[in-house]
Amino acid sequence: MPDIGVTVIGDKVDRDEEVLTPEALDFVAGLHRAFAATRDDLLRRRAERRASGKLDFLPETAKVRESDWRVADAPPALTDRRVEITGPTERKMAINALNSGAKVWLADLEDANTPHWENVVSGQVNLYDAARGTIEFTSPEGKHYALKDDVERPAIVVRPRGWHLDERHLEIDGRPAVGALVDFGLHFFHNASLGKPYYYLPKMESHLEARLWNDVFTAAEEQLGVRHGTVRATVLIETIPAAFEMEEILYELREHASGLNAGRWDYLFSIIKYFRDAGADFVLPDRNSITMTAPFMRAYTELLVRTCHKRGAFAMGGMAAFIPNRRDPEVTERALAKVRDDKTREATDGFDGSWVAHPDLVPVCREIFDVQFGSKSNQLDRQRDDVSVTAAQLLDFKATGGEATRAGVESAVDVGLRYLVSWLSGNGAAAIHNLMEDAATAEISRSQLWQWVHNEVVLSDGTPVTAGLVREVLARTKASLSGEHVDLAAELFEQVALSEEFADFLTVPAYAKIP
Ligand SMILES: CC(=O)SCCNC(=O)CCNC(=O)[C@H](O)C(C)(C)COP(=O)(O)OP(=O)(O)OC[C@H]1O[C@@H](n2cnc3c(N)ncnc32)[C@H](O)[C@@H]1OP(=O)(O)O
Ligand SMILES: O=CC(=O)O
Ligand SMILES: [Mg+2]
Repeated sequence: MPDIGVTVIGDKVDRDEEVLTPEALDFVAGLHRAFAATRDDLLRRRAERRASGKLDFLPETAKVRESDWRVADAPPALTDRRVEITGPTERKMAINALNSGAKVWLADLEDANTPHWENVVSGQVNLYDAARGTIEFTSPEGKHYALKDDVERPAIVVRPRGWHLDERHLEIDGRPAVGALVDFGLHFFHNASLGKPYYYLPKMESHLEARLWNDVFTAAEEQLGVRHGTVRATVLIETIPAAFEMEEILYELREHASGLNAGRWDYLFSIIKYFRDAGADFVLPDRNSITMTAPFMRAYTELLVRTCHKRGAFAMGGMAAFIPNRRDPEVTERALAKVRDDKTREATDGFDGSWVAHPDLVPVCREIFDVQFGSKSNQLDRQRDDVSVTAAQLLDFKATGGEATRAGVESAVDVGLRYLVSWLSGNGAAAIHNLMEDAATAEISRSQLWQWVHNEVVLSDGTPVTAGLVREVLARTKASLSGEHVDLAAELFEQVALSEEFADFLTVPAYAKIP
């Protein structure tokens, strides 16, 4: 292979020669060379903005909010998004997702995926086969999996990693590649010619980050001779700064935009992170006590629907964490009831569809949106002019109610530690106590503890939350677990929950520890 300045550091992965071709690597390198410096600059700006202490709708973009424009019309494959199943790109789950009856499969290279090199590369292999309808798999027990002919095939929408993560197994001109550009670039290079390069964009904090994605899409389309606007992106509004720039984010991406999604778990994490040392008014109670009906969460989702429909974009609902258990009817009943409530609220509020974490939840979500839509495929025409949301409402965390409790501390440690054990073993999505846990939910657990310790929160039973208390619970929890990753997981958990300097993302120090 000629020297193109790209070095693959990672170990050999089965069929890697099919996706890590010289042409594909050269394409990724081109994107990296063109856009990595802007990415670095935008990450620096995140910290500067937080340090400035200002968080409000931007005066300099008032014209964008006030003027008349719409995003491009939806392509046929994305006009009906009433139920979307999310999940990692692991081969068996990919097939199960494609057979689930959902309208969209969010193929997750982000929070449901540990970016082990093996997962990164095999995810691309699986996406390649999935896009061509040739994906098959035989489990170690001998069960054969293939795509069913009698089930409508969902559109595949790929979620690359966020801007903050590097891919150290691929070096470009001697530095680690931008993870998001590796995920997007490899996928686009191999699959764009099939006509449906669709993406979910996570964890953005500003419209300038959306502009960067838009520039990446335009460059990628130009380079491969793909018609401008073929890429379609749905942006997760899941950080508190982005909630103030929904219109601007859609505007930047308008020729490539499909919609916005209310990513509730990262949103909570972002609020805790952003206001972690801002004092008592910003301390959130136990994770389980903050529901989507909390006033600040309602303000956020209502604003999202209003913004989307004003601009002709899809408003996508989020993930209820309750998952069914085929071996436990009671757990399944509870999950179905919780999901039903959640999806009913979203459908009534005007969302155009929503997420489920498990195939057994597809029917309940579909049924609720079927009733809401009648003969239509979405409710884009439903304007929410009745909604008017202020900055103060988005930031009113006091009115939430709920308490910080002993059970909350125990659960944050337990879930965070168990999740890290799973993540380190290569499984980025885990069912823990019948709830779906992924990187975003684990981030809530550890940042919540950090916030409580640093704001000297006193629990409902009168116990002050101290680093000592968290360490004591951690030691006890660790002793109750076994397996090869427990020690490392506990070390990482202590670091991201307690260290003086707050780690922006737990996956950054954790990534340094994996193959
Ligand atoms: C906050 C956010 O970012 S949300 C988005 C990111 N998170 C996710 O995508 C989580 C997706 N969900 C999952 O990964 C899984 O549902 C879990 C880990 C929560 C639970 O998985 P399991 O413990 O395997 O569930 P369970 O044993 O009930 O699975 C039954 C079957 O459904 C399949 N299945 C479960 N969830 C999914 C899914 N999301 N996609 C495809 N197939 C699935 C399993 O592979 C299994 O198949 P099999 O019978 O052929 O072996
Ligand atoms: O990505 C989704 C979220 O809730 O976070
Ligand atoms: Mg998220």
